[in-house]
Amino acid sequence: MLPIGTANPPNSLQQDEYADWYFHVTKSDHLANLKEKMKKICRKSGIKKRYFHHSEHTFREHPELVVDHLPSLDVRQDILASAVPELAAAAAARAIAEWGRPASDVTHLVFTTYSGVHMPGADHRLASLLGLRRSVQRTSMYFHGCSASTAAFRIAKDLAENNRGARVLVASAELSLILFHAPQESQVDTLVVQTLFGDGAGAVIVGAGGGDGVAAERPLFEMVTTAQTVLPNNDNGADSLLCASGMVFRPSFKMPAMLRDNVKQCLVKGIGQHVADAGAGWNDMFWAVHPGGRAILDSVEAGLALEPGKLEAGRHVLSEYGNMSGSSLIFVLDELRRRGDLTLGGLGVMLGIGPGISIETMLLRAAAA
Ligand SMILES: CC(C)(COP(=O)(O)OP(=O)(O)OC[C@H]1O[C@@H](n2cnc3c(N)ncnc32)[C@H](O)[C@@H]1OP(=O)(O)O)[C@@H](O)C(=O)NCCC(=O)NCCSC(=O)/C=C/c1ccc(O)cc1
Repeated sequence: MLPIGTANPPNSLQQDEYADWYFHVTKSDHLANLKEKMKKICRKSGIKKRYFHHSEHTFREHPELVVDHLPSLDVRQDILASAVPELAAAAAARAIAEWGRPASDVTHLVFTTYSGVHMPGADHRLASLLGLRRSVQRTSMYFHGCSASTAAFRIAKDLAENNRGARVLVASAELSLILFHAPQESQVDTLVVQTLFGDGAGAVIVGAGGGDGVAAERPLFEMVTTAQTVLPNNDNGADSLLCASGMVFRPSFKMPAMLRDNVKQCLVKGIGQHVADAGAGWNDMFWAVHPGGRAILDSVEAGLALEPGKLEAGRHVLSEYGNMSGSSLIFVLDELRRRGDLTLGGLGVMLGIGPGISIETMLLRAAAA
C-alpha cells in the first residue's frame, strides 16, 4: 500500500444533537419514546460526529425520502449517481497527490460501493473525473457492505503481484442516504442504523515493485497474506435488502456476541500460521478493525483478549466519523500511520466485517515507521 487519501462531505452533525435533528427532519417529533431511545443509543455509540452528503434541504426537496414505504429509490439513485464518484474522486485525488506520480500511471481501478447501482458504474465516472487512462482496467465490487475495502485490497494485491509494474487504485465511497429511513415503532433497529452510519470515501494506491517512477514511492503497509471466511451459525447477522424505498439493513442483536465468540478462531485459521512463524502474539501487533459500532470493537477486543488501547485507531475513526462502512478501514489505516507509533517491519491485522457474516482478514507489515 502506497499513499492513502480520504474525504468526507462538508455537512457534519454532532452526535449529541443528532436525535433532535433526525426527528425534526423526518417530522416524527410526536414519537417521543423513540426519540429518547435514540438519544440513549447515541450516548452509547462511541460516536461524537458524522458527515453527510444529505441535509435538511434534501428532505424538503424530496419529502418521499422520509415517508415510510413510499418509493424513493429513483430519487436516491439520482442523487448518488454523481455524489458517490465525486466523493471517491476527492479521496483518490489526495492519494494521487501524495503518490507524486501522474494519474495516468494508474493501471487498474478496483472500486467498491453499495450506495447506488448504475451502468456504466461509478467506477467509470471516477476514472473520468481523475483523468485515468482510457485503458485503465476497471473492476467494480458492489454490495460487500462493511468488509468491502478489505475485499478490494485482496483483489488489488493479486492484480499488483501478477501484473509487473501495475499500480492499482483501490477506492471505496459510501453515502448513507441509501440507508436513510424515518423512525418506525415496529422497527427499532432502524434507530440503530440511523445512529451509526456516516458518509466517507477512502483511496489507496497498491503496487508490488517494478515500473517507472518507483524511486519516488514510499510504501506504508505491505499486504502479507489475506483470508476470507464466514462465521459459523451466523443467524443472518448483517443482512441487507435493496427495496423501492431504499436499502434496509437489519443489524442482529447477536452480532457483537457472535464476533466475540468466533473472531479468534477465524484469525487463527486465516493468518495464525504466519503470526506463529513470526513469533508474535495478538498483543504484539497493530490493529485496524472495522469500526462498525462500539460494541463491535468491544467484542473483537474481548474475543482476542487485546490490551486496552490496541483498537484505538478504530475507536478514533468511529468517534470522528461514525461507521462509513467499507471506507472506514481506509480511515483507520490512515489514522494508524498518522499516529506515528508503528515499528518498521512490525506486523498488524486488518479485519473487515460484512454481510454473511463475512470476515475479511489481512496480515499487514508496517513498511514505514
Ligand atoms: C451502540 C450500540 C447500538 C448500543 O450500545 P449498547 O452498549 O449495546 O447499549 P444498550 O444495550 O443499552 O442498547 C441501547 C438500546 O439499543 C437497542 N439495540 C442494541 N442493538 C440493537 C439491534 N441490533 N437492534 C435493535 N435494537 C438494538 C437495545 O435493545 C437498547 O434498547 P433499550 O433497552 O430498549 O433501550 C451497540 O449495541 C453497537 O455498537 N452495536 C453494534 C452495531 C452493529 O451491529 N453495527 C454493524 C456492524 S456490521 C456493519 O458495519 C455492516 C455493514 C453493512 C452496511 C450496509 C449494508 O447494507 C449491509 C451491511
